[in-house]
Amino acid sequence: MTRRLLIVEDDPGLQSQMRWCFSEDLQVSVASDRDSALTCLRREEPQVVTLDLGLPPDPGGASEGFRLLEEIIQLAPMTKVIVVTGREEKENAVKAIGMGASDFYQKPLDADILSFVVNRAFRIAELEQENQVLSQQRNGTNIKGIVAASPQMLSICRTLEKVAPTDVTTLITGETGTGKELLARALHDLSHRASKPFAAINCAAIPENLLESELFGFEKGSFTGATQTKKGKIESANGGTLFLDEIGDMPMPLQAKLLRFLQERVIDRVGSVTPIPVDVRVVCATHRDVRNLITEGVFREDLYYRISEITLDVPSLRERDGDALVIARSLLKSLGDQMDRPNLSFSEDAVNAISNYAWPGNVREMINKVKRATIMAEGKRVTAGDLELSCDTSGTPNQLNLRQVRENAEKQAIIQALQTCNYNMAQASRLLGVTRPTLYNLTDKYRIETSQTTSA
Ligand SMILES: Nc1ncnc2c1ncn2[C@@H]1O[C@H](COP(=O)(O)OP(=O)(O)OP(=O)(O)O)[C@@H](O)[C@H]1O
Repeated sequence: MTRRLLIVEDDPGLQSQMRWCFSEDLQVSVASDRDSALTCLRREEPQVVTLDLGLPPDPGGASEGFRLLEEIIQLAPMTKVIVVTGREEKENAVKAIGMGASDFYQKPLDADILSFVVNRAFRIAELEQENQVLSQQRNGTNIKGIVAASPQMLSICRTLEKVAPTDVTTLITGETGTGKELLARALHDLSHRASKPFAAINCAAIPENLLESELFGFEKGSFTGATQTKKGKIESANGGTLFLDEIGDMPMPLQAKLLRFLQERVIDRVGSVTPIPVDVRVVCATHRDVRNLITEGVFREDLYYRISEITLDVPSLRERDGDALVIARSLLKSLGDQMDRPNLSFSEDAVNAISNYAWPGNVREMINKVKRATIMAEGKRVTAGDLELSCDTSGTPNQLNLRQVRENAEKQAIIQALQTCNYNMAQASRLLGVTRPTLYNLTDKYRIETSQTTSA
């Protein structure tokens, strides 16, 4: 990476001395007032700035320098600012450090010391950048398969680690696709039952008349078609964990039978009156509000208390601070490896779009979108368009330069116009007030899809 230094100094003699000190190793730009310094900052994006506080129109004071320091820190917070002060201005140096300057240097100029201070600032800037990249990739939990960095999800993971070794019946609630089944498996994997079976059944997916025999098994001849005795899910989970997904959809008559099992820990196969003892840990999940179901009279209150000895309420992806991006990056890596498209990364508009989107289908929806983007991306950068997300940047604070603002706004307007016109290029170009060839050029430039594709 090119090391870029901006020298903000109004004295031409000092300017050339400093330029001479650094121009061999660094890409140096020089500004002699606040305005030109901000222009250079936006244009060059230097990692390090040396800032003489005494700038015109207040060369004898420090007001203009402080103003500029504040603006640099607001616009480019990762930039390391070294404040240059006169010998008698210790107070200003201290104030500048308090405002966020990374270091200070006192005149008169000593080339060796100044080089030392500037090189150190570059090193810190580089370390911080590496650290930022690493922390974006970091997974905050060691639970297999679960990617999480948000305090909300990390707290669920900590509870899960405490609950797993116990045998308490656990209810996991949360919107569809939030990872309820994944957490149920983690409860099993982290328990003393890990080497025994994990049997899962989706109570909503099986017709009511078959669910009983699926769960409890049946004896040969107990109904037409029962040509041989068969164990149910509960029995097949013996010694391990039984996962009852969508428990909120379990029909009332079966709820009574399940309650009896939870109380007595024995089952009767369909067509049999001989109770069979079964040792299983029960984990249930639902996306429904069970309390509402109880009020509506379709879920037994006594069963609810049995299954919810501990409840894990899994937050939706939009309620987790920062998880969307961490999970998306992890998915991009694993899906990219699987599909032989390694080293893909998200473009800036994709990062914004991922963070701003509400993810109604949670992680499952994200898997679909990232899978699609992995296939569609041209080159190594995955854009918001590849993910079929619009890049709304209206809330993005402190845009660095006009290029960034203009490109983001342009992309967003084009995606919106295309969606509004159902991907009819002639209509979209009229809506945007440009010719069709111009629209094609722009969609090429920003790699925006020009036809509607369904998610993979
Ligand atoms: N935190 C996470 N990290 C990585 N993958 C996740 C995470 N949460 C969910 N997933 C993945 O998302 C998909 C959906 O998760 P899962 O089936 O556990 O959701 P669910 O809440 O049980 O959904 P439903 O209510 O629709 O059954 C799975 O492929 C799962 O592996």
